[in-house]
Amino acid sequence: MNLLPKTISCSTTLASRNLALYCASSSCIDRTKCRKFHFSSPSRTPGDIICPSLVQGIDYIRDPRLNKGLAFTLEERQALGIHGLMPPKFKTQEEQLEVCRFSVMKYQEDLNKFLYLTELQDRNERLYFRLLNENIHMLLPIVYTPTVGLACQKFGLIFRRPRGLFITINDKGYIYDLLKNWPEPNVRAIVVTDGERILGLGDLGACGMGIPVGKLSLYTALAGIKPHQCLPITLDVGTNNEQLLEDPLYIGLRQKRISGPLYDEFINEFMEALVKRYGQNVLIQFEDFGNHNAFRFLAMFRDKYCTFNDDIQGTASVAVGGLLTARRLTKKRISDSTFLFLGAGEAAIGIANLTVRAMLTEGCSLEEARSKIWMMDIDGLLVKDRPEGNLQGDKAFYAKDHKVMKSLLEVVKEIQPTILIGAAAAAGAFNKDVLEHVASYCEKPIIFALSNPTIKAECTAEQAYTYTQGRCIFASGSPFPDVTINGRTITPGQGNNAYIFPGVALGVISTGIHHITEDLFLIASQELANFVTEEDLERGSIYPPLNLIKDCSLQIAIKIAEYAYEKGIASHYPEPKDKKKFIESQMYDFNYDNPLPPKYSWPEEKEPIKSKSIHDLTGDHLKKH
Ligand SMILES: O=C([O-])CC(=O)C(=O)O
Ligand SMILES: [Mg+2]
Repeated sequence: MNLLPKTISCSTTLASRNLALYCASSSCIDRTKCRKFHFSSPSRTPGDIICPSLVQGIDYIRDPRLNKGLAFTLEERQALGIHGLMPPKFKTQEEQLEVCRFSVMKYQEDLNKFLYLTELQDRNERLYFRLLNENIHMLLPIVYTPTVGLACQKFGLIFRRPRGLFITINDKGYIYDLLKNWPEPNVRAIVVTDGERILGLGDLGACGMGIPVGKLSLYTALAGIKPHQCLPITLDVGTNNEQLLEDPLYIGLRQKRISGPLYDEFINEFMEALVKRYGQNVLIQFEDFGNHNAFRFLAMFRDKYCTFNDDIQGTASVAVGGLLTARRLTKKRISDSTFLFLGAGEAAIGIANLTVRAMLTEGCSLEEARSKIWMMDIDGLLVKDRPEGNLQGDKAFYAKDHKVMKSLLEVVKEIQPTILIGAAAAAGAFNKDVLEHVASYCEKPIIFALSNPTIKAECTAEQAYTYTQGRCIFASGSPFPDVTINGRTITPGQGNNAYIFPGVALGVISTGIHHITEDLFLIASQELANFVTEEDLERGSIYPPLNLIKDCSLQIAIKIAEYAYEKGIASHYPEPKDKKKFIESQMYDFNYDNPLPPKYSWPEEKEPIKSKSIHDLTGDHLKKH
């Protein structure tokens, strides 16, 4: 049976029936005019649309941004010239989603689920993002921690299609040229890593690309930032991971890491090139850099570019959000607590600094606030005259006048912390003895095991609840299943920066904030805490359910926008009256687009003006010319 109506034989024939007349004629290569046409729809921004005249029919199937799979209607298939290029079945996006959910679930191994989703992203972008957006609870552990960690470790083996930009130290001097190879001109947000400290897994070199890709998937799925506005970047300056250097499957530069002035010149050129290519307001999120560089680059760039470090500031914000909420359970102020951090790196220092700010708002002095915070690193307790020295940067704020101590249990016995925060990738460090001891003097200890992925957590949820007789307030960076203890089922919260960075990015991008101040992260903590209901607390969680992250992101963005206009740090003017509407109008639509241009029609003339008859012309009008 020939389903093709006689009048339509190919896309150009259909195009000639409507407004695409201009756009879709094969000779039209004027993108500006085509854009103008598409902008007649108010929700469109440049880059949302691909001009139909520039796309061959088959590209609607091959290009993941355009592909709708079996959801192309008969009219669309005929008009686009793809009729017959797919089975004669028509599906709604909802039916497709059901198949996707079924397909993901049928895989036993998480890495296979990850590969299925990667392949879906490469095939049908809108379906992928809608699937994520509507199934966060099920899929976050796959596209994000813990599975993304495994995917990075196996990156060389599972690598199929590239995603994101790989810039190596050999490209120094040419970074701007290389950026021009990225096909999207309207990039608004970049997540960049140099792979030196991927989660708690250490130096994974160029295999760290899984992290920027995963983080930016959450930008879209959790905060509606449009995929074409997002650019994942890995800076490959070598790796010090011997195993990778010897691995025949390694896909990065086979050399030791560059450091020192050469690295700094490279990173400075990189930042300048980004701004030259995408403008001053492009948001640059630093992710999983080594400790030393993470702090250095944040200090170097925070007042010069639109940038933040997620491991320092995003993690701090989610942890402080949890602490604000925990006050409702402990009935104590944050400043009534004694903190012990295991780890004194990005997460620990970031959390400590933001906690101090939160304590200041409770009326504490700076000195008093810092005195409540104790820290241990690889050399033991941070004390003022430690033999190793090693108190660089903000670590010094938390070093105490105290004797040197090396053992966590001994420190716990000595200072009796009521809040234990693990951020040292020291799996199992919060052991039975430590947890039982904390529970012996504290009714409701707060235990955060924040290291990622799951295998690096300082303790499991089950261990935390078991050894504190179910009394502790627990959160972890990676997910743990429910725990039943004394007949009560507890759902542990996931204190992961995924609650924070998508919303902060949305607020920053939509209002054009140029520099990201610390206040924005405290606002995000507060908004996150406001989201937690009594039911959440009864379930044992100090965070809202994962499927509410998207609502939380929008709320964070709205509050950031309000703050930005109040403080005069927004650059998008005039100030929108309704901030929510304004932000929502910029967000991604997870539903399929109609690829066909709208039907072209002339406005009806209300009172047609009668023209003269041709016979009334005298010929005088010709003389004028
Ligand atoms: O990616 C995550 O799950 C959280 C994070 O930033 C890290 O652990 O480095
Ligand atoms: Mg990180």
